[in-house]
Amino acid sequence: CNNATKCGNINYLSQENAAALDQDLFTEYKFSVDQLMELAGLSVATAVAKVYPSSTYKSALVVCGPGNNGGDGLVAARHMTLFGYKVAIYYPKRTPKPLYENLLLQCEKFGVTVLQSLPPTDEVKNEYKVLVDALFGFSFKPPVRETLKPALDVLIDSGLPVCSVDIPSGWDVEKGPQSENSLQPNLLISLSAPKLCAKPEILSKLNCKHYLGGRFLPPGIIEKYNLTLPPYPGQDQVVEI
Ligand SMILES: NC(=O)C1=CN([C@@H]2O[C@H](COP(=O)(O)OP(=O)(O)OC[C@H]3O[C@@H](n4cnc5c(N)ncnc54)[C@H](O)[C@@H]3O)[C@@H](O)[C@H]2O)[C@@H](O)CC1
Ligand SMILES: [K+]
Repeated sequence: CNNATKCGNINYLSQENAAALDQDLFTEYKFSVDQLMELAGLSVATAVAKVYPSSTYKSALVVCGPGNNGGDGLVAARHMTLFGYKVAIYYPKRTPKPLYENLLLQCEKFGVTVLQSLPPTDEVKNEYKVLVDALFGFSFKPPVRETLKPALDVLIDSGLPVCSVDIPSGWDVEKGPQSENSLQPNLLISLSAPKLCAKPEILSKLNCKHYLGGRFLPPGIIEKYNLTLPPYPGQDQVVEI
């Protein structure tokens, strides 16, 4: 059997290996963060547009966190404007680094609305058709700190479709949702390789669609981490798992 998707033999990264793989890309392969973030964010926007097309889901809110997951969200927001969405971002905890400052400026220049405060959940529900969860990725350690809890709560409570970037925010990266009140995304876009919380037995209970994106892994990394991943069709940036 040589089709990883059909044969169900995709393998899943631990939190430790996800971080180690990330480090290898920067130190051994000399990628810059911006390079990979651009591809990651583009694949997020692509998967969102496939599942929730802008013709129907016209306005989107992207909730961005303080780390690289939030950076992926800023890139995705920019690409989503090019895909026809009216996009707003909520980015409550900003890390003062040129990487994020430049991505935010680019968002503004592409017409993304930057919300200064979080609207009440009812207003979010009326204003937007789809949410992108770029709050926390594979470096998240529970429990969520108080300052970012409102941002997570709107993703949990709005009732709108939620597309999670790499990890559904608030989940244990390996064990998945830890309570009944955890976020229940409708779409997960795993980046580079899925982590343990994205196993089918966890996602199928939530009826969550699953795409893989971040098509940038060198063959040496696939070999080192013994990864079996589904083949991307043609030149596509994402593949449904
Ligand atoms: N290797 C890869 O495949 C790539 C990964 N990228 C993205 O990078 C992400 C990982 O980024 P980072 O390592 O910067 O980390 P994250 O973005 O996962 O989160 C780290 C931030 O969240 C905060 N945080 C952690 N736990 C918290 C808690 N309990 N309450 C409140 N705040 C908390 C930390 O203080 C830190 O600011 C991935 O999930 C992915 O989205 C992409 O940008 C590029 C390539
Ligand atoms: K996320």
